[in-house]
Amino acid sequence: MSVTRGFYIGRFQPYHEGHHAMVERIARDVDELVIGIGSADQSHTPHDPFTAGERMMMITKATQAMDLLTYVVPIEDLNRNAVWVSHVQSMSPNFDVAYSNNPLVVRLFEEAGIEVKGSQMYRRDEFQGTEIRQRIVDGGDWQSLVPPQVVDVLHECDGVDRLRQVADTDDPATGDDLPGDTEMSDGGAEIELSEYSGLDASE
Ligand SMILES: Nc1ncnc2c1ncn2[C@@H]1O[C@H](COP(=O)(O)OP(=O)(O)OP(=O)(O)O)[C@@H](O)[C@H]1O
Ligand SMILES: NC(=O)c1ccc[n+]([C@@H]2O[C@H](COP(=O)(O)O)[C@@H](O)[C@H]2O)c1
Repeated sequence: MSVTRGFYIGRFQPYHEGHHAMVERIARDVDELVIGIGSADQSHTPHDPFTAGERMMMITKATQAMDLLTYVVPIEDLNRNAVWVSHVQSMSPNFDVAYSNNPLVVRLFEEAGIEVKGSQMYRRDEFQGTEIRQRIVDGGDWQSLVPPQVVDVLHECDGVDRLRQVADTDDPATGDDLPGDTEMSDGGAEIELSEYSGLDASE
């Protein structure tokens, strides 16, 4: 019996209910799903506060109860978009179809001859990493926007304190911005190809 295997990549900073709704939607189409943790080499910044290992825990625990075999694979960034799909393929179990709503990712997969499917955006005003990280920094309600297992992982890794600290990187001596104290640039509300460099826009 042949198995249909999908591939879904994101930064998952953190894994939230919008991602989870997309995984639930994908689960209707495929027998197995590879979830690629993009920018796996990034952590401890306002844009990418959590390590690849912490994000693996969020996703593994949040998807555990689903009737879907999932493989979580960290994918480091590569400063060469033209060979990025080959890099992904070298790190992932083989897959038949990729899932993304990121226009650059869609384009790179399609140029490599791989079928790509998108999904609707679920409650994008709230189910958005940028919004959730801001609420964590501000002390707002972020817990209702992520699966409960993600709340547990953030507690375990002291993620709230870490994000608040790295988001507050003004040099206390001079008041000057320190390296890494950059605005999050994508805002996430609309997806435009020009908004995605493929790498952290703050770099
Ligand atoms: N609410 C949502 N509904 C459906 N898909 C989503 C939603 N939020 C993100 N996605 C998609 O999931 C993939 C991974 O997204 P990503 O990890 O960058 O989350 P994000 O919420 O867009 O984060 P950030 O605001 O930090 O950029 C992308 O294809 C993205 O478009
Ligand atoms: N050249 C590259 O390294 C390259 C290209 C396209 C996407 N990516 C990564 O894929 C992931 C895409 O996820 P998002 O849809 O969450 O942005 C990101 O981590 C992004 O950095 C990397």
